[in-house]
Amino acid sequence: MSINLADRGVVRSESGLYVYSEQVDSWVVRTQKPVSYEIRFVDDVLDPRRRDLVDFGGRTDGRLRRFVVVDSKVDLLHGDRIRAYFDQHGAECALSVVPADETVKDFETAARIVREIDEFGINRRTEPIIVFGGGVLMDIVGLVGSLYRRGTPFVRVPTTLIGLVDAGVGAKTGVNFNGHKNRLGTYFPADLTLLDRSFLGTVDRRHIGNGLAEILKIALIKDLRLFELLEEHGPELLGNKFQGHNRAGDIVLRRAIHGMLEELQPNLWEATLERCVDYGHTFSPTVEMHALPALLHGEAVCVDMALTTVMATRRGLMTEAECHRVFEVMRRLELPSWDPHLRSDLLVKALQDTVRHRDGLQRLPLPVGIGDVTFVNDVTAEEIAAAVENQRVIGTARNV
Ligand SMILES: NC(=O)c1ccc[n+]([C@@H]2O[C@H](COP(=O)([O-])OP(=O)(O)OC[C@H]3O[C@@H](n4cnc5c(N)ncnc54)[C@H](O)[C@@H]3O)[C@@H](O)[C@H]2O)c1
Ligand SMILES: O=C(CO)[C@@H](O)[C@H](O)[C@H](O)[C@H](O)COP(=O)(O)O
Ligand SMILES: [Zn+2]
Repeated sequence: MSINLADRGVVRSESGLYVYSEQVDSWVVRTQKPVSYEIRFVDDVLDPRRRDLVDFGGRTDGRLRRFVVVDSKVDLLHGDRIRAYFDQHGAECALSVVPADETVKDFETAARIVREIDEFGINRRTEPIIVFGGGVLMDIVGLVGSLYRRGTPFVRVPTTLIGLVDAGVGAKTGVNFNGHKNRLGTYFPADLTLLDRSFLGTVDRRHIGNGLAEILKIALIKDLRLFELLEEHGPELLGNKFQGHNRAGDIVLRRAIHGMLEELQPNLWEATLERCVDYGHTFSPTVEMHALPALLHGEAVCVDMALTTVMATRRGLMTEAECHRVFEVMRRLELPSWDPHLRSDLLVKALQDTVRHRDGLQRLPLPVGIGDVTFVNDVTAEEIAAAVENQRVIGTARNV
């Protein structure tokens, strides 16, 4: 039976806590934290006339100090301009150059960055960490930011397509651990993300395709128009890498980011585990780690989307014609729709791990037609085996 403290004359103060009373032996703390972060398109963020990168944060005794983490490939290609930019703005910089790909997305890499931050020393509120890199490095540095002194602001400059449309716009950070994808991570958005598509000019064709897979994800579950744009302009975007005067590229980027943020904003901490942006991420985390380094992240997502497209078709949620349209776009984006790692025993294990990740239910997003989604909880090992066999036949024929 609960005791009504008010009946005993115990009252709450303005803050909501009970005023001191010897009759109170339990305290409930309730508070709220407003969260806002900005994602801003900029043309040529390293143009010395631009101040976006140095205006965020503050100065210490008049000195502008920044710890900057740079992907080693980005350093080779753009490092001189990055150094020149901070020099021209009179910033005292420590540049940490980190080789970053999925195989080193781990806690050791995060710890190495922390050691270097300690050596340089940063003020915890006014000297944000800046990261230039793809999804891997942004996820690692985000984790570092969230852990360093329990939270140090950071600024992201994504340099890959996945970075621009996905890893750079959300709140998730993480590293792989114990053989599992993103097993350790936090929700900690960068205060500012600067989207400069000129970095994509040096990304190789396969990694552009990799990013197009995450754009295709958004198209399939919520944006038919985006799908049509990929049908029409996909191969051209693979070739021109979103460079130059590029109306189709511009619209594709904007729709992909907008669609992602529409889903993330109301559910930033993933209170709801039925997330349509998890489409393509049910079987792929296990497949990606199992295949490492053969499949890139977006490629693993793509074979997961191909499998679930077949499942949706077998359930009558999509027509055969729609299914073939999806496989055709994957082919035109030079993405795999089948991979030999897709063995049904591995897929069943993958689903079991995802069920834990989704707190006991499959909550599997399946496409409905093209551009809509539903969630199911009744997928069986038999259904997976039958669907993957269909996928192998369609996918092998199309991959050649
Ligand atoms: N946090 C999130 O919400 C979220 C969302 C999607 C993906 N991710 C994560 O992102 C990762 C994949 O990201 P990615 O595809 O960007 O991989 P990545 O960071 O490994 O980058 C891909 C490759 O491109 C190189 N590179 C980076 N920028 C370049 C440039 N401008 N020119 C030439 N080469 C360049 C990198 O060195 C790397 O070899 C995965 O680990 C995935 O889990 C996170
Ligand atoms: O949630 C986002 C971005 O914040 C998705 O777009 C992104 O693809 C995520 O990486 C997947 O949903 C996978 O999430 P998780 O398994 O790491 O929790
Ligand atoms: Zn992803």
